[in-house]
Amino acid sequence: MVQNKDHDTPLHKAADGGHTGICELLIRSGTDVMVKNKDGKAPLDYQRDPETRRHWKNLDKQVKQERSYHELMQKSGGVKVNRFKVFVGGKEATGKSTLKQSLTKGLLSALIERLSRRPVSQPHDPTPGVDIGTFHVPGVGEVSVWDFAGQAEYAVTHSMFMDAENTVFVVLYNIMDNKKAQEQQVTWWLCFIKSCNPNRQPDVILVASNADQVDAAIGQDRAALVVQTMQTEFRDHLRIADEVILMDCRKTRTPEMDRLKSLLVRIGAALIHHQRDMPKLCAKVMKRLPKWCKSKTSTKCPVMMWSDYVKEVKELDRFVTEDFLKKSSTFLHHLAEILFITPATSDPIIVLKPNWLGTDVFGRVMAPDYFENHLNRTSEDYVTREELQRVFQDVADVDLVITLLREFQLCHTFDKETYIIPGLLTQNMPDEVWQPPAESKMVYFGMQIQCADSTDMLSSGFFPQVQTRLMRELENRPSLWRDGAKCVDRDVEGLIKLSPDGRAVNICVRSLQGDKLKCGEMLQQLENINADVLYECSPGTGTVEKVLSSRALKEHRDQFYSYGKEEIKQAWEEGGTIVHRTLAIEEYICDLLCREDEDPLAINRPELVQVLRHVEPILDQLQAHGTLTAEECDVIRAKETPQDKARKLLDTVGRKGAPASRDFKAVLKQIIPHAAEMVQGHASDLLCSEDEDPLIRNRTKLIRDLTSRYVQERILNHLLQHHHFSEEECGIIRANKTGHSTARELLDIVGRKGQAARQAFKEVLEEVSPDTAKMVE
Ligand SMILES: Nc1nc2c(ncn2[C@@H]2O[C@H](COP(=O)(O)OP(=O)(O)OP(=O)(O)O)[C@@H](O)[C@H]2O)c(=O)[nH]1
Repeated sequence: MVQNKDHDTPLHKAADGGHTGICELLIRSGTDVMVKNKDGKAPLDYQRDPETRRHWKNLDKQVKQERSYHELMQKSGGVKVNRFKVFVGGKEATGKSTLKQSLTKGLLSALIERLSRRPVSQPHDPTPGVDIGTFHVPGVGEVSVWDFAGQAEYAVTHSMFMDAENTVFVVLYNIMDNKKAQEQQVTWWLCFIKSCNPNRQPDVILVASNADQVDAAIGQDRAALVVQTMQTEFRDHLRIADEVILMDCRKTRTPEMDRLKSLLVRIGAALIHHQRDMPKLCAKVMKRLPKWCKSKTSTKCPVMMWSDYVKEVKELDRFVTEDFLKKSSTFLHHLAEILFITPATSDPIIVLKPNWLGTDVFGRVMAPDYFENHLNRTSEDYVTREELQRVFQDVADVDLVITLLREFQLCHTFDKETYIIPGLLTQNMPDEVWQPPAESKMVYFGMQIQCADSTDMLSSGFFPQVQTRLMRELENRPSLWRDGAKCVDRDVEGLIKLSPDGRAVNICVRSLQGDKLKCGEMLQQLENINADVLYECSPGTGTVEKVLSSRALKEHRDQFYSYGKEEIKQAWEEGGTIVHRTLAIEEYICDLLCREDEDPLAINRPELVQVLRHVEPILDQLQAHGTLTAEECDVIRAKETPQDKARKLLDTVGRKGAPASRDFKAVLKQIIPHAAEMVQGHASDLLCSEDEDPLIRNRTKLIRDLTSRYVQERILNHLLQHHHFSEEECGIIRANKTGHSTARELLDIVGRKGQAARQAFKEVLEEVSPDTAKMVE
């Protein structure tokens, strides 16, 4: 963490130089990814690849949690807690609450129910938010069961609880629904679970409800198909149990229920076996929570303020320091036992029952019926403080509600009287807010963040939170709609639009004055907000960044059209123009990229314009080399002022891609050497870090290609057999929980070996995955 005079840490330097492997090593060793240097930049700001950024953030979080855990254990010692959690998810009315009741029903009531032959159906009473309780499940033991509401509006807050450790996820679907609906619903929940659990492979049991409504054999076949399909789709991310469970959720004493229970026992035992001891103070606090709920808080609002909480904990341990208690509370928050909220402007708040926040607070905010005027709501239709007071009067003090909503980025106020809650917006963005302008000078740029594959999703909370951040961070108030946002900064306008299927977000910027640099600044700011929120609410979601076609944006086509970054890099190398596959239009690469660090001739452009006072000798040389044609040189000469000549020269060279930029740099080296330093004309500067090592240069793609366990095993066995890897190294690699982390470890270890090991790695890749082998050349 040592810093130089510019306040750079070694991690800043490594990240700036694109040394991804060294960065990984430093982060694993505990270097902070967020520490700022003199320019206000954190190491993370130097990493442009979103996948790697997210990986670094996750790693950083993991390392910090690990450190804090060890500190707690060292100071307070640990105890075993033999309890695991069962999360029950699935679309509305699939039988989640019914299953929970049947699971937890005691032997006696199950028998009475059976003997009395009473109708077991209950009317459907939707669960608002998350219903949590600790139950004794006969045949299983003490389990904390979390019943998640199936309605989409509540999903906004589900992600707060979804990454709890020691959890078995039960996902329900109705066997009576058609195959497509079943697959869509189950996929949605599995994507959601994956998106919240980046560092582990959670256990999932799929349960089909309504067995009583279908012929047993047909139902069994359908359910088996769902299990098989989902196992194939999510094999690298989730451990989906092989068992095909099709049941009548209303019944307790059935063979299917017994099978489900024994599965829970088996998975639960494995979780408890690997479960780490809990720091003693945390265990003591956890035990006291029900008592504090009863005696220290009102039943309607199980919230403690920091000073009361400290006082109570001091009764458990009178020597506890506030710092230690904060760390212990963060640990309990991580286990989702409490919510430990630390607002920037006030003391921490402790929510003793997390589901209270999910159900009574967020549940009400998200269910639009509580607020007036909910049809076609836009950001102009704010909620007043009085309205909030009315809606929450029987739950909590309005100031507390507002603090909580703001902490979870669910609302924003500009005047402390009116509140904008993006989750409530219902109106889609009207076409007229983004129309072609009269000015022809207008330039457009854009990028797209897209889900990487079918197992990824932008979770429901993502876009409303992006909108809250826009209101907080932009200088001018943005306009918001359900699926879009528009912002303005002087002559630059920005548009953020969610795709209709919710799987991509398009960000575009335009400038009336053709100001490319200002466009670049706004694009970067908007992209950072999107990337940060995505990390916070879906750290496990894989995304791909693309560049939007500027021409399609300018023509205001009804869809967004994009280019892959590799495609652009290749086109830049080959001459600077690119043809869109679907649109069959050609455009210049330099018209697509506006961020300073992406465009080699945009960096230092103002300085270059000043330095290139006499373009004549440069033009002669460039024409002699065939880089520029005589006509192009004439157009440049025809400009009136030296600055305009320089600008035209830079634009003309910039349009011709990497070869022309390299020639230009070489000519400058002879004529004005210090100007040559300002040109970053290497193609590899563009979009990707300049790294010699293919394992680093292609790391993201390699990781993606090497996530299959089968491929990994083939590689490990080969490297072991040829004595490049030891048993111990293979063990370290195999100990990783997910396919992605195993691939990363594998690449790290191969990367540290010599040429012979790399050659062997390439050989085995040529056998198992020839396309991947090309990337290590
Ligand atoms: N016949 C039959 N009815 C079922 C079965 N499972 C649930 N039901 C009925 O389906 C309706 C909805 O069940 P719930 O358990 O409330 O559904 P849920 O998934 O908790 O719904 P949300 O709380 O809205 O997410 C109730 O009327 C249940 O009695 C089943 O296996 N067979």
